[in-house]
Amino acid sequence: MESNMVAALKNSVQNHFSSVQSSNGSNQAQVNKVPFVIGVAGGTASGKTTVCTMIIQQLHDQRVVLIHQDSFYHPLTDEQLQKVNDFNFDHPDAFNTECLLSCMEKLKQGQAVSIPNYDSRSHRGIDPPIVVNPTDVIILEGILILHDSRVRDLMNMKIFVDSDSDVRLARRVKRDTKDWGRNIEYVLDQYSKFVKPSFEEFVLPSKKYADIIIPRGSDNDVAIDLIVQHIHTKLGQHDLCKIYPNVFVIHSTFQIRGMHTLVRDTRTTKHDFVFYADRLIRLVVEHGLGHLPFTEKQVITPTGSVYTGVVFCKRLCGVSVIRSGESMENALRACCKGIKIGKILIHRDGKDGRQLIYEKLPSDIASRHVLLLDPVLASGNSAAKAISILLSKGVPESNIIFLNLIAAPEGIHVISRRHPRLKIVTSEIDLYLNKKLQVIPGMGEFGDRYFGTMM
Ligand SMILES: Nc1nc2c(ncn2[C@@H]2O[C@H](COP(=O)(O)OP(=O)(O)OP(=O)(O)O)[C@@H](O)[C@H]2O)c(=O)[nH]1
Ligand SMILES: O=P(O)(O)OC[C@H]1O[C@H](OP(=O)(O)OP(=O)(O)O)[C@H](O)[C@@H]1O
Ligand SMILES: O=c1cc[nH]c(=O)[nH]1
Repeated sequence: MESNMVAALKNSVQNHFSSVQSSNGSNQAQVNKVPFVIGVAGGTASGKTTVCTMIIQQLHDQRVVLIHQDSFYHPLTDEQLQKVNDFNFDHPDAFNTECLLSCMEKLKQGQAVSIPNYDSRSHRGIDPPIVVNPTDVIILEGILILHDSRVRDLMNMKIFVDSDSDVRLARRVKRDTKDWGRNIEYVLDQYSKFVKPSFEEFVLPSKKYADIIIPRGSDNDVAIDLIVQHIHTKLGQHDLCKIYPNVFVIHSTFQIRGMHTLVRDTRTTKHDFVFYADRLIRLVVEHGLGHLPFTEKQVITPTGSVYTGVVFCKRLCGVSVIRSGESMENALRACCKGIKIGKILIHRDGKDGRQLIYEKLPSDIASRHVLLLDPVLASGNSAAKAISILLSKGVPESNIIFLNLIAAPEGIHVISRRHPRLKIVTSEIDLYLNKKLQVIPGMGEFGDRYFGTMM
C-alpha cells in the first residue's frame, strides 16, 4: 500500500516539477492534472454499470473515461477453453491486475494507453485494443476492483453498489440467457459453483474498503447526486487535496492572489510585506478555526425570532514555532480573545535534522485543540519536530490544525503521510522545494522579511 501511495505522490510532485521554456524565455510551470480515480465495485448484476453511466452523465462538463475490470481478464488458454464451464471468472486470479496497474500508472502520468478489448464469447482479447486517453476522471468498474490493495491505493473515491442478492440473481439469469444466449442450467450452475462463493469470499469483504455504499444501486438518485457533488468539489481543488483529505487550501480569489503577489514580490517593502502577510494570515486563521468542532445553539434575536447557530469550541490553544510562527499570534488573538499561546523553538541542525531548543506549552495542552502556527511549510522538518513534541505531551493527532501561508508539496507529503489525522490549512501550495530547501516560487526567508532582519 505504502509503495503505491509513494509512487502516486512522486508523480504528483514530478508533475509540478515539469516545466517548459515559454516563448519569452521565462520558466513556466506546466502542471499535468492528476486524474481523479473512482472505483466502483459490487456483486454481479448489482447495477455498477448503470451507476457509472449516471455519474458520467452528471459529470457532463468533465472528461471522464470508464474502464471495466473485465477488460483485464487473462485470455483463456486452449486447455482452459476446452473446460470453460469449470473456469472461475469470479476469482481474483482470473484478472491480469499487473496490466491494469501499468495502464493506470501511464494514465496518471498523462499518457494514452491501449487496453485489451476482451471478448467474453471467445474469452480472449480481440483487435483492435481500446485506446484510452488521459482524462480528468477515471472510473474503474468491476466485481473485484476493490479487492487488490494496489488498485485501491490508486483511487480517490471507492464506491460499493449494494443490491439485494435475489435481485442480482434474477437480473443475471435474465441477462445471461436473453442477452448472452446462455443456457439457464449453465447460468445457475456457474452461479452456485463460482459466482456466489467468490462473492462471499472476495467481493463482499471488499465492501469494508468503500467510502460510499450505495444501497439499491442505480435506483438511489440521492446517493448518486451526492457523489457527483463531491467529485465536482474535489476536481476544483489542488491535486494534493485530492490525495490527502486533510489538506485544505483556502478558496482562492483575485483578492487573495493580489495579496500573494505583493508578499512574494522581492521589491515589496518590509512595511507592505507585514501588512499583506498579516491580512493573509488572518484569513488562514479564520479558515483554520472553521475546522474546530462546534455544538449547536439556539438564540433569540431582537425581533423575538429563534436563530439556530453554533457555539465555538472552547478548549483550544495556539502554539507558534519561533520565530516566524510568532507573526501569526496576533491574528489568532484577534479572533480568539484571551487564547493561550505556547511556543516551540527548533534549531536547524544539519541539512534535515531539527533540534528542540525550547518549549513552553499550556500544562493542560493534552485536552485542547491546538492551532500550530508557522507561515512556511518547506521540507516539513520543523513541523515534524513541533508535532512530535505536541504528541509527546498527549495531544491527539486529530486535535492539531497546522496553519501556514505557503506550503511546498514535499512538506505536505511528509506531514500528511506521517500524521494523516492532523489537518493542514494553507493559503497556497507552491511548486516545489529547491536543493537549498527553499520553497519555489516561495516568498524568500519569511522571518527575515517580516521582522526586517534581512542583510
Ligand atoms: N460465463 C462467463 N461469465 C463471465 C465471463 N466473463 C465474465 N463473466 C461473469 O461476469 C460477471 C461480472 O460482470 P457483472 O458484474 O455481472 O457485469 P456488469 O454488467 O458490470 O454488472 P452490473 O453493471 O453491476 O449490473 C462475473 O460474475 C463473471 O462470472 C465469461 O467469459 N463467461
Ligand atoms: O519545513 P522546513 O524545511 O523545516 O522549513 C520551514 C521553517 O523555516 C522557517 O523558519 P526558519 O528556520 O527560517 O527560522 P525563522 O522562523 O527564525 O526565520 C519557517 O518559519 C519554518 O519554521
Ligand atoms: O523558502 C523558505 C523555506 C523555509 N523557510 C522560509 O521562510 N522560506
